[in-house]
Amino acid sequence: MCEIPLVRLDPDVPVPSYAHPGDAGADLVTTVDVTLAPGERELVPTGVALALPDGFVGLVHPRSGLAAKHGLSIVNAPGTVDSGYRGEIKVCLINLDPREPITLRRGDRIAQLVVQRVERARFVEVDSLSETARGEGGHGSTGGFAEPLISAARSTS
Ligand SMILES: O=c1ccn([C@H]2C[C@H](O)[C@@H](COP(=O)(O)OP(=O)(O)OP(=O)(O)O)O2)c(=O)[nH]1
Ligand SMILES: [Mg+2]
Repeated sequence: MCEIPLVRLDPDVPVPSYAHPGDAGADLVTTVDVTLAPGERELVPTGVALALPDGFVGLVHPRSGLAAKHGLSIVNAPGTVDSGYRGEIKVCLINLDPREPITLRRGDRIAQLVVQRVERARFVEVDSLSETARGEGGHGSTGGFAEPLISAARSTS
């Protein structure tokens, strides 16, 4: 377990914590009340700033319950918090529900921070790349909705 120095920019904000042993994400809260109309987005402050150790990244993920129940997501999911960043963590929330506004109150848990080790790469220019089974196939090269992998005859409701 790595230790991450944290500064509370808002004295009322809880230190991010994991809800259960084994959880990957520590919950982040909003320090402001905010209402998002359908389709609206807003950059929301969380009241915390971190000093992630070199070699680590913080990924700001949506919470699945708010996504499933209300359509709340994060525009740039997952947001990338660099180890050199010392500013307040902010979350670019978006209401993807087509009809209902979403109201969030100060202190509501709006996102979860996943801390991961990260590799830094050195990009080395070459004349050609090694061959693989996939090759240049991408963006649907293996098929899409037209070729379901479960036969229609057995799908019952
Ligand atoms: O959800 C997020 C994503 C990013 N950040 C902060 C930390 C991160 O280190 C910094 C820059 O993020 P990113 O590199 O994704 O944004 P950019 O648009 O490339 O900005 P910059 O030019 O500052 O790198 O913004 C957050 O607070 N929340
Ligand atoms: Mg950047």
